[in-house]
Amino acid sequence: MMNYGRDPAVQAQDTALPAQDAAVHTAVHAQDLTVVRGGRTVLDALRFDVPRGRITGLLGPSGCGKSTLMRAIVGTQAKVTGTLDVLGRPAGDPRLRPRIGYVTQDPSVYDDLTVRQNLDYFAAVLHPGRAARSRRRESVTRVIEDVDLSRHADALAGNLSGGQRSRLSLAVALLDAPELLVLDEPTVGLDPVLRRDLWNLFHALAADRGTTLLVSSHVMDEAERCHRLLLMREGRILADGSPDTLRERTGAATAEAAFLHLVDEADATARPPQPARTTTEEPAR
Ligand SMILES: Nc1ncnc2c1ncn2[C@@H]1O[C@H](COP(=O)(O)OP(=O)(O)OP(=O)(O)O)[C@@H](O)[C@H]1O
Repeated sequence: MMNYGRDPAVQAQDTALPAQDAAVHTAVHAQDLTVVRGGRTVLDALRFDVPRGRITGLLGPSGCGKSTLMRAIVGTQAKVTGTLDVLGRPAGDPRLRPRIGYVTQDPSVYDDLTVRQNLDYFAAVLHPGRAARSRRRESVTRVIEDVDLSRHADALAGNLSGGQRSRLSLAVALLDAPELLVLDEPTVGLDPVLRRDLWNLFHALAADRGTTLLVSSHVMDEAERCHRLLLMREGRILADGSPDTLRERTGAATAEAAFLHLVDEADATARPPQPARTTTEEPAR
């Protein structure tokens, strides 16, 4: 169990804000955001906002561009055009580095170090020197508790289960108590209990520490756990709103059904109009 016991099924509230408050309350602002990879446009003129202190789910099928969008936000993606502001600065600004935590799909930890040694190492990279020693110790202890790895603190990372390794990776990202946490498919391969515990932790980070979370998933039932959703398909944003709003708009019972409804709607709009059937006259014999 994680340390946080909050119910993850907190139903989302729509977070629409007056325009004048938008800059203060917006963690990520994108306009005409386009990314080209290998000569292909994989993100096509996206426009969206991610509200601060909330959990925004980035959902869509495999290959729709979720990871590319996350890489653009954390500043590691090449060939990005358009506007992309993160925490009030252009994406990729070096001053954003300590303010953003990013966990990729592949846990990046050292197998031959223990959980604590991994965290000590990353903490030393972030805050080197003797003067920061007690600060490092405090943050390492805090994140080990956050991700519920206290009992495994002295285990080698190479001997952890898949779920424990992803939690260690998450702990590394939490070291600097980031304002924005970008998590690429953090629950893939986890059993239902661990998934629930992780979502509890996400909600606690948003509610208690005001952290903004952007969490990608292609599992639609996770949509219900987010305050706000960006539904993506083929490099575009199909819909943007709370799960309630999307369900109401489509008349669907679940976020998954709402997504499928929106896909059908988009396909119908994109389809070229069928030419009117004309009856050709029988040729004169
Ligand atoms: N180096 C590359 N060159 C060309 N196209 C690429 C490259 N890397 C990714 N793509 C394409 O970009 C698109 C978006 O990929 P991305 O990894 O962002 O999708 P995703 O939604 O995160 O997928 P998944 O859920 O499977 O991780 C895909 O169609 C992919 O084939």
